[in-house]
Amino acid sequence: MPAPAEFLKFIDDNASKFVARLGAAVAIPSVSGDGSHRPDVFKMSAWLDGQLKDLGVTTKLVDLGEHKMDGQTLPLPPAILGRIGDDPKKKTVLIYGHYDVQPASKSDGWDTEPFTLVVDEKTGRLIGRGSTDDKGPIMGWLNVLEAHKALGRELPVNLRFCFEGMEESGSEGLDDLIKSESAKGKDGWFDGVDCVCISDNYWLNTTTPCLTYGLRGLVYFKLTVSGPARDLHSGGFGRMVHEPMTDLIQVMSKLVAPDGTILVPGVDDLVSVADAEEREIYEKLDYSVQDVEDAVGAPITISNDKATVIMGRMRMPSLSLHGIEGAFYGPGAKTVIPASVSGKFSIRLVPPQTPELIEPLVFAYVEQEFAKLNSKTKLKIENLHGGKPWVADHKHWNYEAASRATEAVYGRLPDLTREGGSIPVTLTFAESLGVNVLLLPMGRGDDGAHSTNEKLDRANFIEGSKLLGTYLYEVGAVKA
Ligand SMILES: NCC(=O)N[C@@H](Cc1c[nH]cn1)C(=O)O
Ligand SMILES: [Zn+2]
Ligand SMILES: [Zn+2]
Repeated sequence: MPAPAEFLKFIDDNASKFVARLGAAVAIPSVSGDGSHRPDVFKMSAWLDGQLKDLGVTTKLVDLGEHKMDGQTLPLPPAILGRIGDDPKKKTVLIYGHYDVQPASKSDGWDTEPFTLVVDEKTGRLIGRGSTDDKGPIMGWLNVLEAHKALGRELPVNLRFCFEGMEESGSEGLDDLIKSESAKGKDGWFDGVDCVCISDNYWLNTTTPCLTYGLRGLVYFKLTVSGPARDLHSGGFGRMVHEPMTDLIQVMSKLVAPDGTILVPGVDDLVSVADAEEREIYEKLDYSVQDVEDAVGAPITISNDKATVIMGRMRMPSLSLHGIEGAFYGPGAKTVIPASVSGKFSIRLVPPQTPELIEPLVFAYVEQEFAKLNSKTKLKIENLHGGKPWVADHKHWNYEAASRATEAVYGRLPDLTREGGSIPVTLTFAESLGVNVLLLPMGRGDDGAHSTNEKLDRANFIEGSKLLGTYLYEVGAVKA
């Protein structure tokens, strides 16, 4: 069933107001991975809760307890559960999103202040941290609610919401909440949910809308090498003592080869090799090596073969080195031997890999490589967090509804993609609720989520809001 014309018109007519609301959301620096911003994550939860209530949604803030991060005990931001509509004749759709964001600072290389939404009138870009990941899509749902409230129109489905503030830091506490609510059956918040929709990923390229039926899993490690009791002068102690940074870099250099091959024995071996038929799926996608180069801003793809490059993101595991905590990195030439350094790396997982299968392989290999150094420094390895990969049935009516909605809004059928990123809660919803989960992205492949100058194109924000609403009408019309 097509969305009513007055709904689509309302979205167009109120575009500036919607952009301003996105600006208000971006202005709250709700960075979950930095303890000093934890009050901002709480501020964001209160702001979003207020918006939902104003739009007629009944909400409940669930306290998820505390957690330890970087030696601090911190309160976890609440999960916001919401509900609107209780018509037994209608389908019930559960919407998930996250209101926390990745860290950002001008000194990382942003051209503008990351927590001030900048509207670039020339390019139509809405630039700011969280614009595409994931505040823009959450605002998209608010836009749909606002249109229906203002027009005095009933929603075509019952809606349930689950918004969290820890997605970028391992979704602490959320799995337990979903499992306990599901176990309550009829009295649980998610009772009666027919399907789940998550808008928290991106088109492959900049022009072709897509539906996403797979996500990679993740397992994130922290590798600490410590030695002297304090930082040392390299003139005073260089070549007299074992140095933590030297040892850490030796071990980290053994994790992954420049061509992306994971060197931890057994990790790549768990994954099957794509046959000719499967390669063809990737060959046919509307995504080229040039698109990748455009998105990353340089000709640095691992291969010139399109299918190999795309499979690297969609159906292969990858190991990335992220950073070294405790290392000297400022300007100048400080001649220090850091006393303790922690290397951060993570592995993106694909079926049948799971964090439980990968952790022992990594621990054993890292310890073995460290032992080969014959160093008197000390090594500690920790698994910070993880999540399993997820693949859904893309022939389900939930996907068919989204496909029709995409055609109605964008005038073309969507590509079907698997995403390289991770949203661990996706699998928890699929398993605990036993329903189909759809990923319906709003932004483009060059949005720069997690990167500097993150943006969401105004056209994607506005057409994307229409898409979310139209999808609800298509679900509402499903007879199954
Ligand atoms: N938009 C989804 C996303 O960015 N997910 C993160 C999840 C994560 C896990 N640990 C840190 N972040 C991702 O990196 O894929
Ligand atoms: Zn996200
Ligand atoms: Zn993210």
